[in-house]
Amino acid sequence: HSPAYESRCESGGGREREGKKKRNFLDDTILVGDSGVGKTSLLVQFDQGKFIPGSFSATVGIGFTVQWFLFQIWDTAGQERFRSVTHAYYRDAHALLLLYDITNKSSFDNIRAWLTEIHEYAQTDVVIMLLGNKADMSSERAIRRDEGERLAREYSVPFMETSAKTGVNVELAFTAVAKELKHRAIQHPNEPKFQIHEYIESQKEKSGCCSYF
Ligand SMILES: Nc1nc2c(ncn2[C@@H]2O[C@H](COP(=O)(O)OP(=O)(O)OP(=O)(O)O)[C@@H](O)[C@H]2O)c(=O)[nH]1
Repeated sequence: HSPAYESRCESGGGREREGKKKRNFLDDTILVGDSGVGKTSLLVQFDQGKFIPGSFSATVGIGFTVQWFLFQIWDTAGQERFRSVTHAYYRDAHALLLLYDITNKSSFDNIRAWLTEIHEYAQTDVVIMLLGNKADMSSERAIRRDEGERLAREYSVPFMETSAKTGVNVELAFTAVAKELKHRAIQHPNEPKFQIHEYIESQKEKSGCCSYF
């Protein structure tokens, strides 16, 4: 996570954790992916609308958390040594945002391992979204957009590229997941099913995302 968030992560994260049991009406969404892909930065951009550049300091265990409407969004550590801590959070998660860094091939190659882990520890109906972050760094791109799309299709999960720096598609990622969870919870039998893929495609065009890619 970014250094400016250190105090909030350590004290705020703890407080929220204690309160978790009491507020189990909230839908839990967690951010997962290799260390350094930008999970903390994405959540900071979503919550504060800003990007804090600078030296990178890794999240320890569970990072900070944001409450948004009826959603509780948790940042997690990407480092292997905290995996047992983060696994405990998978079980309660209603949605998982799985990130890789478009400039880092190994973070993309590790997505399959992350998905295996998710399927092992998370609930079977968990909403998963794949995000290729750092889309602003096009000159250092190591993973083409269509490679991300292909992997997402293979696992039948929605996909988009995001930038925690410019904010592109950040709000869309969270709102698409929120809409999917809301429709699942209150869907009436005769109502057409919410189509997350179609929603993302229609909104992506509006956000002008594609000029970055
Ligand atoms: N250019 C650019 N840099 C980014 C972006 N997102 C994150 N970064 C940078 O990448 C580094 C790592 O970002 P973090 O948000 O701390 O990564 P993390 O996934 O939370 O890492 P862990 O806490 O170890 O799991 C930081 O230096 C960020 O400033 C982005 O979208 N664009």
